[in-house]
Amino acid sequence: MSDFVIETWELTKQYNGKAGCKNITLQVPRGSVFGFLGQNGAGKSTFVRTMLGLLHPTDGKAVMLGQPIGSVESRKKVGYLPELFRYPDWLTGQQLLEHHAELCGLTHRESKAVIKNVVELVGMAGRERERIRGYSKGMQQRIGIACALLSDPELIFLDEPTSALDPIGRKEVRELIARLRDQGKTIFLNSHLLSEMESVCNHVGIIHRSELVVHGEWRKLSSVQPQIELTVDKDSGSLQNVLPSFVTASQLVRQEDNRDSWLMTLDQDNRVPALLQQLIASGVAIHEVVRKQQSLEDVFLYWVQRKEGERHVADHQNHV
Ligand SMILES: Nc1ncnc2c1ncn2[C@@H]1O[C@H](COP(=O)(O)OP(=O)(O)OP(=O)(O)O)[C@@H](O)[C@H]1O
Repeated sequence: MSDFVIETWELTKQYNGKAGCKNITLQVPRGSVFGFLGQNGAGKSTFVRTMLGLLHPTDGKAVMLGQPIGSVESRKKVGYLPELFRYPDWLTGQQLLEHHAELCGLTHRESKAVIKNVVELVGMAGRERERIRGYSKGMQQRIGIACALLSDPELIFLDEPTSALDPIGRKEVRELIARLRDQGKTIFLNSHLLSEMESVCNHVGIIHRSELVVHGEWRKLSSVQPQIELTVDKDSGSLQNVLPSFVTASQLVRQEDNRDSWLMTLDQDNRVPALLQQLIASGVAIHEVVRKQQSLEDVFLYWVQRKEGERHVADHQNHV
């Protein structure tokens, strides 16, 4: 059994030669919560819909759960909650699930047990006999996820699962995703809500202007730009003159009680001892050193800005 539930090679889906997603080469580890992150229009939904066989790729190759995309076999063990779903609101949650169970090919007998199970899993037990029109958005999202779980999928695609929800609804969905992860399922989440994704994803892929910028464990991606906050005596006025070259950026972020706090960006993670030695030798009085935890937003912005920088250089070279 492969360690990856999704593998793609230069997968491309364009609309009349434009937009969509382009040359996506990506692996999604089994059992991960994978956040596919990008701005509006970056190409996230196009990628997912291509993986699900709803769109035909323009180019490239992809395998999902060991089967080529588009095959019925590859789709059998996959659940999908689209971004803009709308269920008939006169149905009860139970009726909706019964219809979907029928579409999944479950017998009446099988579906009874399965529905009971998924309703409990999404935290809707006791509410499934109520009409959908009376559900909050968070409950609608959870009943939608329940539909996606009916076939006991190994891989679940959720397209912007929390974007329409209030903070309580978002928390409910995050907790549900964690429960699914604990059951060994792989969850592929499309989102542009980075703070939402931060606590729930362990792997991410960043897509920008249709192209994949980077992918991997997001905590590892954050170590490319190590930062520390250094608090020194205000008198250390010449601090910037004594900074070694491996400090790639420094910014004064706070001034209080005769002390200055600087945010320093280092070229490598292991530079802190050398930096401190050099500063002390130069007479800088250091009061505090705090390693700055990068947020997922920091990581996203770093990679997107880097990609934009490369694009500008390429554009410039093409014009000279
Ligand atoms: N059916 C279509 N025909 C033509 N262009 C399309 C079509 N669907 C999407 N696009 C274009 O492809 C690009 C990627 O769209 P896509 O919906 O995949 O992005 P997204 O990252 O999912 O965005 P959002 O976060 O807003 O849902 C956009 O420029 C969009 O306008």
